[in-house]
Amino acid sequence: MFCTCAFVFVVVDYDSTATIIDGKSVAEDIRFQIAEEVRQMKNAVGHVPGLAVVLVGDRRDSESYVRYKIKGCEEVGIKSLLAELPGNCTEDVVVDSVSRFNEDPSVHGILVQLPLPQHMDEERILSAISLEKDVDGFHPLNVGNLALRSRKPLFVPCAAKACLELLLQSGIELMGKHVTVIGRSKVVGLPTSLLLQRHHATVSIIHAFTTNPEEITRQSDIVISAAGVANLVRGSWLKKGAVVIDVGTNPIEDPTSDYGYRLTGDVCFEEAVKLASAITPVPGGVGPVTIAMLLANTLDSAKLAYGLATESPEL
Ligand SMILES: NC(=O)C1=CN([C@@H]2O[C@H](COP(=O)(O)OP(=O)(O)OC[C@H]3O[C@@H](n4cnc5c(N)ncnc54)[C@H](OP(=O)(O)O)[C@@H]3O)[C@@H](O)[C@H]2O)C=CC1
Ligand SMILES: Nc1nc(=O)c2c([nH]1)NC[C@@H]1CN(c3ccc(C(=O)N[C@@H](CCC(=O)O)C(=O)O)cc3)C=[N+]21
Repeated sequence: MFCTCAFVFVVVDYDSTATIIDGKSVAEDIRFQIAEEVRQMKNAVGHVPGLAVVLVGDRRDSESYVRYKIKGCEEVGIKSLLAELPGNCTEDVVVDSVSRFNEDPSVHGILVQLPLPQHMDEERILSAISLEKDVDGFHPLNVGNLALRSRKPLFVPCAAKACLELLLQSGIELMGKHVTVIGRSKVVGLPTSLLLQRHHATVSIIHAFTTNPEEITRQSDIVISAAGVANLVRGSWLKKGAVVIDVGTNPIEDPTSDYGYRLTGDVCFEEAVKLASAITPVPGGVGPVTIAMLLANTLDSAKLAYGLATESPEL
């Protein structure tokens, strides 16, 4: 008898056994499920969810993120509306645009793309979004309810949900684990740290004033970086076997790329992959799942509006 087993030696670039967490495929699965639920909603109530995006100014990065969001909507059958306003318009014009979407019953989610031009009061504009349509989860009441254990927010910010989804889908235990979040913004760092605590992780937060951040990350089972600083997290910052979630999406000059720049994360991937047990790449990690979570929040909002759900989903 001959054994037909073949020994295949695969040459890999990295001296690593790290699992590369595939955000694109996680996002695709989520979109598939959302598309099915949107079809069911259409059959049940004759309506689909609607997402309105307010884009002020002409930053190229913001324009491309907004394009991804609209494309995501198209893929799952969510209606999208876009208000494009010039960067030199007044704050009142932006608030008026938000108010019109607040009153439009076909709109279930409103997103004001950040950053806004410098002369605008971000808090005033974001507070104008009605709580029931705050699919970004930036409204103070949604943030406060996320922070309080006895309460539940209507919406959790999409990037924070994406980080949790990637960890949970990768089978990574959170209870009692030491997780370090780098960054404390309302978009990523703060909501991620709050959501992790709801999953009973022990959370350290690093920000721009933290001294010796690498001493904290080296003790961490999981490191989530959302600083917006390319290659901030070096291999020497990580303990062997750590899980690394890289939220950073930083454009760096690259004359060989079509656009003259390419995207890189906060984590020095080539170094981290040698130590990590699992790691997200940039691009193709957290980003696509963040967009999928925006679609999920919009669907959840529409379900509440049409009486197909009575409360927001469990966190
Ligand atoms: N992939 C995705 O889905 C998403 C990616 N992003 C990306 O994530 C990154 C962060 O975004 P966002 O939170 O909006 O950015 P912000 O600039 O609002 O916040 C950055 C945070 O990082 C901290 N920070 C900055 N520099 C350092 C440093 N050297 N060491 C430690 N902490 C530091 C800041 O500290 P302090 O508070 O002290 O100033 C701040 O809390 C960006 O690259 C952004 O493009 C954002 C959203 C979604
Ligand atoms: N109101 C508001 N809500 C936000 O959630 C918000 C915002 N403003 N302003 C900017 C940041 C940034 N952000 C990203 C979302 C997806 C990708 C994403 O899909 N990234 C792809 C990159 C694809 C590419 O360009 O090649 C990836 O990482 O694979 C990136 C960044 C949301 N943000």
